[in-house]
Amino acid sequence: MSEPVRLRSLLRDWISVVRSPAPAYNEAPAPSGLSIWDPIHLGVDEYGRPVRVTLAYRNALLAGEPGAGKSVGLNCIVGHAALATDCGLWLFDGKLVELGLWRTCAERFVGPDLDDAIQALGDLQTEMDRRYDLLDTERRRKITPDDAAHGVAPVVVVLDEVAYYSATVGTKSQRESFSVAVRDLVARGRAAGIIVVAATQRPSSDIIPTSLRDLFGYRWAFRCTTDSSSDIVLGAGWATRGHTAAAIAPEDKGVGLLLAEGGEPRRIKSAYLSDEQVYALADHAAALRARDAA
Ligand SMILES: Nc1ncnc2c1ncn2[C@@H]1O[C@H](COP(=O)(O)OP(=O)(O)OP(=O)(O)O)[C@@H](O)[C@H]1O
Repeated sequence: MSEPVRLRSLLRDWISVVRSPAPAYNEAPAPSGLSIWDPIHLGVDEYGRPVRVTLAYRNALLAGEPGAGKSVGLNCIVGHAALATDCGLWLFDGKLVELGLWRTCAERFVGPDLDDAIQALGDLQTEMDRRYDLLDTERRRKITPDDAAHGVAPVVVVLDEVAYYSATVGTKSQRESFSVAVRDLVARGRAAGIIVVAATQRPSSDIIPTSLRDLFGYRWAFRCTTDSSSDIVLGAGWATRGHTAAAIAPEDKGVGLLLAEGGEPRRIKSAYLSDEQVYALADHAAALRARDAA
């Protein structure tokens, strides 16, 4: 298209937008503006460039020593997922106070009760199997944004302090049931639209065994105490290649190494949301979700 014609057509489009009456709030709800299929803003890299990742068909692991900035990083993901009304949000928080701020946006919120957590994971497994049956019947491999029209939307499952459920409370057999269910969801959930985001302040091999860690497409290592705990999060060998979260200074809160499938770890600083901002976003997201559900 030649330049004057392109400009004329842009102007025409613009005028038609300006002239069209503004939709009344209750008649034509505007979309929230965010979608779980869109990239999620996590923060900035060392050059100040924005770092964004697409969570659909992926899982994410966040780990680092206490106070390193995991919860702040997690809030970036949960905030996007909450505002994206085209996904379900299931939150697991043994401490209640981390993800509790987002409770009003959650389709399901699980607190410290391990039996509740196991039950909720079981329900997710049932939903996952139902979706695979559906895909099998329709000879398809994975769910897509079009499935929303049939009520099949991605579900973002956030587990904050996964070690609380898998290694701290309950009996050995309960903890085992929890871990087996998490592994199953992380291993099989992606194509069915079940996205697992797990966080832990215990980057050790009993909490993040290699076979589980390798199933996470995104690994975000906040400051760790040793090279080996950094490698447990990112993968063996990264520390010797110069990528270790043990090199992050203790005062560099919110800084972590992000490994995205197939790449090299990048040093990034997460975006920061204060508690007041989280509450404001959570209220807004809850209102959008309630409006969409009505
Ligand atoms: N991106 C950031 N920018 C500025 N400050 C940050 C950032 N991330 C974290 N902090 C600071 O570090 C503190 C600890 O962060 P956060 O609560 O996320 O740590 P954590 O790793 O989740 O700790 P814990 O494992 O004990 O829950 C925050 O209260 C905040 O003051």
